[in-house]
Amino acid sequence: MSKVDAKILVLDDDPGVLYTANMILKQYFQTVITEKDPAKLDFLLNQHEYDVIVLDMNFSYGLTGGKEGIKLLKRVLEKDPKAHVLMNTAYGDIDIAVEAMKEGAVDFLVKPWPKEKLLATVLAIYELSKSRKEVQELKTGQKILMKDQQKELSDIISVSPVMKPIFHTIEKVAKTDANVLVLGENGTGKELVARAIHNQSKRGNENFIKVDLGAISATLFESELFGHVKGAFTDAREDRPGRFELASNGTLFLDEIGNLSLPLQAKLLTALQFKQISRVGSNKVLPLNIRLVSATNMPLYQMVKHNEFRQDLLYRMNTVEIKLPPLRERKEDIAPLAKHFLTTYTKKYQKEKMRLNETTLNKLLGYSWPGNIRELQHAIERAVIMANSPLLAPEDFLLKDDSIEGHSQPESLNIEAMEKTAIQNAIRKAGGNLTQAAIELGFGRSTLYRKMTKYGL
Ligand SMILES: Nc1ncnc2c1ncn2[C@@H]1O[C@H](COP(=O)(O)OP(=O)(O)OP(=O)(O)O)[C@@H](O)[C@H]1O
Repeated sequence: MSKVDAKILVLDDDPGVLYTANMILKQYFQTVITEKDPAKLDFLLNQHEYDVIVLDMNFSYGLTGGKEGIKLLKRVLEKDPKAHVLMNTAYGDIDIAVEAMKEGAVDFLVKPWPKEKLLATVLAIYELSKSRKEVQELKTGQKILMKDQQKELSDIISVSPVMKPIFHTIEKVAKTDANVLVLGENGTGKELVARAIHNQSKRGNENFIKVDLGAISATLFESELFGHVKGAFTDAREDRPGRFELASNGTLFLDEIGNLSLPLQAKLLTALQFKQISRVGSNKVLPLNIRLVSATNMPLYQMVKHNEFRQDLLYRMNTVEIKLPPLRERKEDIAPLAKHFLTTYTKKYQKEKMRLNETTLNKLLGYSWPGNIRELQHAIERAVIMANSPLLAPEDFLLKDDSIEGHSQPESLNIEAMEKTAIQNAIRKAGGNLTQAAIELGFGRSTLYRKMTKYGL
């Protein structure tokens, strides 16, 4: 039988105990170190990291009460807070053994122990220490991975002068804990800005948790945001933290805040006002320590006027406001962004280096990009996949027929075709703002959504 690759330390002033423990454990573990002098503890701890430490409660002859054991246990945990210590105690020491557990020992054994009992206990502790190490490694790996992703995402590319004040604001606000509201059309980089604020803040090493409020149903809202305890409702099979808790000490990014219904706005406001939450089904109050960044493409101020959005909630969120201009108002950014996405996607699809010829760049500059940077990103990705030559031609870009130069829509007397054209024009005129477009068309917002789905817009 091959031995387990683990190091076990046994510290006991009874040579008989050391001899027996060594005999039993060395059959299963690769390294077993025994020591009878507690003064050597520091030296031994400096030499190796042990998977399990078996520690006697009483060292000096005649001394009972376990004071020495507790002192040594504290010393071990001071040097290595993750150490797994098994206390070795005499029958009368049970109370003090329990105290040792409270101090951080993993388990205790009562002397004299049968051989199987020692082995089984040390093996169980070894397995526990192994799995805890694995979890720790996974967590560290995940953190590094998240950090890498965040780093990549926080690369905001822009040369446009209209973006300069925005960069200054990001830099200034990142140093504070102020709540930030990011406004802008779809695809203008609101999430990117939120991540940049997080990464540049002192919370940068903690979690950045995004909640897409447009995608959360009213029934799931509380449990998603505040968490729940086991049995709180039929599907709650275990305790689960909510996004607020996960964002603790970090940043909570509430995307599509304008899509939140009034009753849910009230629930969110309460949590933000009192800076505390309780998991669904629990009375325990958990304090909140989060930086809040919210974003929307909806006209929040107009919605406040129409009683569609709570003014008090808006004031909680907009301590600092950042308004991102659409891509058509920062055309200088089109070329560097296109270059950036070309590099990303030629790498991703393992294509040779590609570039745009002048006519192609002019085509991109002349287009209004209603979907903003995300649309440009997708257009470049598609072109990289489909192009036959590394010099991208205008035909490689299939842009929607709505360039600023304005290809006029073909006239049609078909009612549905006319309605579709009217909706497209209204959305364009409102700069992608659907509430405004709905007002312009004389529809309710939900009617507009329904018609957009019908016409595949
Ligand atoms: N300045 C920029 N530099 C590089 N990439 C950018 C920039 N702005 C946006 N992007 C990229 O464009 C895409 C859309 O950006 P993002 O998701 O941040 O926009 P958004 O405004 O949050 O969109 P939505 O309103 O649809 O949620 C992302 O892939 C993002 O990385």
